[in-house]
Amino acid sequence: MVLAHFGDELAAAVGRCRNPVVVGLDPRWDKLPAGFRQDLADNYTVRAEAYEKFCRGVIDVVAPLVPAVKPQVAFFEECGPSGMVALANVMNYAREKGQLVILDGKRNDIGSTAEAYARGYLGRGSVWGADALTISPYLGADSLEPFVEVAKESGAGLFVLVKTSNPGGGMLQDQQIDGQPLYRMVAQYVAEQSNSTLGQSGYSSVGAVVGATYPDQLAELRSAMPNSWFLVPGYGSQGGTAKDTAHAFDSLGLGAVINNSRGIIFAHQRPEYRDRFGDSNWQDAVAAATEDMIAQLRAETAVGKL
Ligand SMILES: O=C(O)c1cc(=O)[nH]c(=O)n1[C@@H]1O[C@H](COP(=O)(O)O)[C@@H](O)[C@H]1O
Repeated sequence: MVLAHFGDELAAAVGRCRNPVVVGLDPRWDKLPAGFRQDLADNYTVRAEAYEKFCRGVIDVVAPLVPAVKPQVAFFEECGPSGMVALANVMNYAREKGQLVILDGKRNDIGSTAEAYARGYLGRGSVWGADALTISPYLGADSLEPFVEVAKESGAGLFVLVKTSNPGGGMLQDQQIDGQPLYRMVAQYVAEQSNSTLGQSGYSSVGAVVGATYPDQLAELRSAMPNSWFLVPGYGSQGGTAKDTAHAFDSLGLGAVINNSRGIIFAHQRPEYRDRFGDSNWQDAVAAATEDMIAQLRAETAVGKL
């Protein structure tokens, strides 16, 4: 399948699933259910194989429930070459199961190098085949343009880091320049690019990352980028709640997808699920945590209107 337009595909997938949950695939060795871990923690080929098996198991559970998964490249990259093979296999598996794949690589570089990243990652016709990719704006417009061009050609999507969820992000992002914070300048760039990639859903293929840990900025940025999809991380483990995400959505419950990584994939270790499921029923814990997150978003936000 070739993506026609990421913004429209995401709108269709969110509408079909009636929820905007993105399950983050962030495998960590020390958190895997006991059955996946052997004595060979220092063997990165063994780790990579375990990560692939575990992520396939997560996808089996969440594919019927949610529109997208977001593999975090770092955890696979940490395992070296076999980790990258595992990542490719996980991405293929998710697509086979009908999921949109948002690859979290936070890439960028000077324009000519950025183009290589863009051609490598973006679109189902590319070698990695990501439906969308997270990118950093801090090398400036000439570094972002190749991504936008390849996204247009391939039908893929982008999520530009605008206001990140981490506590230290403000050091740069909140700096005042000409009377406005730097993140507003990035938002303005995203809004402009959105206008040139608008789909029939009213949403574009150039989106923004805005953390659930900054609800006031979510509201402010929703108005600043009315046609851009938001990828909202920071839910759960980083303290963001369903209520905190409410302003990320439009009145119909579209416009934002909410990521949860550890809180879902390692739900078997969370106090509220540990006793009910434990390590051996970890997939049931993944299902319960996903369903609970969907219910919370439907109760506290416009997602209930989907
Ligand atoms: O681009 C991201 O996804 C991202 C941006 C951001 O501002 N904050 C953030 O946490 N993330 C990613 O989202 C995921 C959050 O993981 P959890 O805190 O376990 O849900 C990690 O993969 C982070 O790398």
